[in-house]
Amino acid sequence: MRELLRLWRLFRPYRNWMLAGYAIALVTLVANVTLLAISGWFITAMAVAGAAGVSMNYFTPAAIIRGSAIARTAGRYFERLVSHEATLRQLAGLRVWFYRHLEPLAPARLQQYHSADLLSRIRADVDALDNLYTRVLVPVLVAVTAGVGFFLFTALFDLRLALLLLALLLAAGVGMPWLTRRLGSVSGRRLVEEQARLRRLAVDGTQGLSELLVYGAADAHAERLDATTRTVIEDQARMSRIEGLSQAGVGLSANLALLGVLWLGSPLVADGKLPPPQLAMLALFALAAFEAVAPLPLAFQHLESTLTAARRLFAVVDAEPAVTDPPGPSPRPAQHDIQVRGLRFAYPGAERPALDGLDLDVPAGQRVAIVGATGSGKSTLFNLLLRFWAPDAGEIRLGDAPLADFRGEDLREHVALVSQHTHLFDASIRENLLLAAPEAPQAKLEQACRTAQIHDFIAALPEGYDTWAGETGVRLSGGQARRIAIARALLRDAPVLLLDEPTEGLDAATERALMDALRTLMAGRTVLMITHRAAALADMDRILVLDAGRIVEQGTHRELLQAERYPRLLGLDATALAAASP
Ligand SMILES: Nc1ncnc2c1ncn2[C@@H]1O[C@H](COP(=O)(O)OP(=O)(O)OP(=O)(O)O)[C@@H](O)[C@H]1O
Repeated sequence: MRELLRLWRLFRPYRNWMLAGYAIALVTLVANVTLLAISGWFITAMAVAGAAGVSMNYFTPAAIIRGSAIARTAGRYFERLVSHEATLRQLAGLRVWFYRHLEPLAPARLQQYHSADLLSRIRADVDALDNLYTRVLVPVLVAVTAGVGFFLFTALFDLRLALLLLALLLAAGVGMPWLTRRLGSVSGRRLVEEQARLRRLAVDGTQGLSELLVYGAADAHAERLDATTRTVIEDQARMSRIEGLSQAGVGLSANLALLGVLWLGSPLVADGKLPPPQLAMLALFALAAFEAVAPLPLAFQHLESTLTAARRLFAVVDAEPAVTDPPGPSPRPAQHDIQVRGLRFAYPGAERPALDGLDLDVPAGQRVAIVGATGSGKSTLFNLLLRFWAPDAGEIRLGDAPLADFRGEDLREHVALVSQHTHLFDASIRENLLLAAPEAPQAKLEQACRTAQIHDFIAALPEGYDTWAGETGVRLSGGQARRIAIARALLRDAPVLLLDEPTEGLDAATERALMDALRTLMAGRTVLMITHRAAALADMDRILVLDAGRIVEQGTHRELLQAERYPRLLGLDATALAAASP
């Protein structure tokens, strides 16, 4: 129920839309009930008048019938219009709300979620919440108001008839929903989880299709998909059976009400206490009254999946960000040197720290390389420099201001990252470049691409800078993608540059060409570069050797050739390394 309250608060901005939806739904329902009841009364009254040979005013009831029919049709149309408008506004608002909460969690707190799972939450779970408005809130409000009104109206004629109607309305509107909620709760909850799992498996299978085929694991993956699909289908079938049962239950109650009114009312007619047309009216009125409670069993049957979806969203939203922005404005450092003192950091649940008392000074404009075995903490240092995580102890200062005083967004104005994995968005090459500098004119983009030595390639494409990149666009080689990343960093023009293995996996010729572009990028900036490539290392002012989260050796490339670990890390013996060095 806590979730319901939180959702209610989230839906607050759309209160007026909900109110309008409720009012229109109520008017439509009353019009429909009036139509049936007056028709019953009118036909019977006309028959009785005809049999008795007396005349009667048929203009008023005919006008009411026509008016109700028009109100019902128009009401249904506007009800759809308003409820869809309200739902779509709510969904759009909820998506923005969820995304706003997601952003500060990235990347540290989101690493536990599969990307397909997050997508599933932002799409399917947010969609599921729309059930709450269209299927739960409005129908419940309408049913309660109409139920009370119907009881009072029937009581005007006979209390026993009114009590019978009320009892059956309660059976259909409270008893059936209670039953369907009980029967459907396990399946409803499982359905949300299993559908999310299905999406995860489908995305994983598609993204890793080559690996599955190469290792002959495609059949096993298909079997997992099949098994999950079977569970989903079984749950959907169960939910449908429950839905059928509940509809039958409501239908049965409605017909019992009709029969009950006739059965209790006939003696009243015989005794002359109730005119025959009024009995016909009340019988049809009772039948039509069940339209008010008909949506409730379905509403409560799906309530569990709606609440599960809400819980999944709140679980993400409630996560504490790994780093919180300071309240005040960020410092504006005049210098861009980096000082690191006693930096300690362990990932949650890790047995040993990834960084264990690291000290480091990078004067402004200096180029420093970091080498170290896998798992020695190189990427972690970058994660802390970018403020994706906060240190457990120690401090990083940028131009004499603690990094903790910078808002994440402001910090990344000063610090740019080029990594070996360049993500190209499903957009044109121009848009991919504009990501780094949204206002940059075309001339500036071209200049950055020229410096990054990618302009000629882009210009030779049939659509030039408008060529579609990303997953569905033109395929760029690793070297080309990294040049785009270099162009982005040039456009961002940040004074501090973090380079994470920018030439890894490239052939020697491409690496040399990329190093030329990198040299231009590094000029005049404070640079930290993770690399193990001799060609890049020889270019750096200083090299740090990292081991188990500490700096264990440092010096220039030449100096370190004589050291203990450095030559081993580069995979060359001292002689070969000396030959490789300039
Ligand atoms: N996101 C993470 N969550 C938990 N533990 C992590 C995470 N990233 C790294 N680690 C752990 O922290 C330690 C340092 O990892 P880090 O990625 O910084 O090493 P690295 O030197 O960059 O290695 P590589 O060269 O393989 O990228 C390792 O033991 C690693 O398993």
